[in-house]
Amino acid sequence: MSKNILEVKGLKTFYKTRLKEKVFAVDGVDFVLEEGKTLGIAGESGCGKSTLALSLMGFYFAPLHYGDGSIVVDGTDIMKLSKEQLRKQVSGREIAYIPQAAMNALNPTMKIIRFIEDIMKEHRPELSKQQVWELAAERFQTLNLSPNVLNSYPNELSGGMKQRTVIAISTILNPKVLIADEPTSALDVTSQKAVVKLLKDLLDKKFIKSLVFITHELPLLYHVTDDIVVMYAGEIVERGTAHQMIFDPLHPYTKKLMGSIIVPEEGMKGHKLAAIPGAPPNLKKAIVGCRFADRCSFAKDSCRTGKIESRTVDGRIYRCHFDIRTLKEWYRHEEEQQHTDYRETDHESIRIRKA
Ligand SMILES: Nc1ncnc2c1ncn2[C@@H]1O[C@H](COP(=O)(O)OP(=O)(O)OP(=O)(O)O)[C@@H](O)[C@H]1O
Repeated sequence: MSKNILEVKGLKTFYKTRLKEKVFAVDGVDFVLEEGKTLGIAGESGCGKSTLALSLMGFYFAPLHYGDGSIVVDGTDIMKLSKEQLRKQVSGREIAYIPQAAMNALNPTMKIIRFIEDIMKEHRPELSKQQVWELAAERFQTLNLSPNVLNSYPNELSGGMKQRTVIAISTILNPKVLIADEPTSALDVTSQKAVVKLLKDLLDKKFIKSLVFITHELPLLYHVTDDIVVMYAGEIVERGTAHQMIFDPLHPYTKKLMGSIIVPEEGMKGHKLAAIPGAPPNLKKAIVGCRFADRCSFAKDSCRTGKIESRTVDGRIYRCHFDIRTLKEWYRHEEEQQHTDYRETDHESIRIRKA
């Protein structure tokens, strides 16, 4: 049995705004990531994905604050470490984080090798400049990146190359977990594929042990991750294998999310697109009951009281009041209804055209 490389339990983190209001962006998140596995985190904008990624690093700087819970990386609860221990022993070594738009944050006046030298100065001070160069050149070569890149300034690289370079730099210490926040957004399709290939190479070559890939593009995760969790309003509402989540979502939010995006996979090409009506709840207030209730076509009064706990059925986890049979019955009924509506619309348009 593989061991858990990352265990997150009851994690709560919040922002404190200048008006002293709290925004509960991550509100009781639990998940486990096994060694050698990849986990995707998906959800609409503002559901807490980036905050979760940042929170997993254990570093909290205003306006982000730690509330509660544990983050255990390969057996060590990093929330019990001091800031100094975190910086020296965990960051980059145990767990590495590539924030959104990281490639645009590279200091344009520094050659790529300088970024690697800075990391090595902190973590491998015994290495000479020449040794750092050799180590970096070998790593770049292994990852199909030209070592010439090391001598370049960030602005001399294309967007895709810059992103792959950032990933190569961030994983130079072979972290156990890599958290990549939207690593392919703002890239063209060819560069996206190259980034995905690089991430897979890092896993295959065991430079990283596990990957957390965050994106609002749920279908992209189908090709990258073993499992997917979907977040909504600071909570995880569903977890399953990538295949289950794309082709057989259980939670009404995942179902609606899938129905609102273009899925290029075989068998999903004909599905009709529909935006999710309404907006996510205000995260500044305590929310009672199901957070998705106000946007859910199946919500009942019972969904708006108490706390909705997660259910685990056959390894799948979803946070909903209703059992799988009931949900699937509703989905079947809703799909039939939609087909009828479309057929009627078609007949109507034919009638109008004929007239
Ligand atoms: N610095 C901040 N101060 C206060 N609230 C914030 C801050 N940053 C984010 N938030 C709020 O925290 C919540 C979660 O935001 P977060 O950026 O984590 O979502 P996300 O799912 O990553 O969205 P996106 O896909 O757009 O990056 C949102 O309600 C957001 O408005």
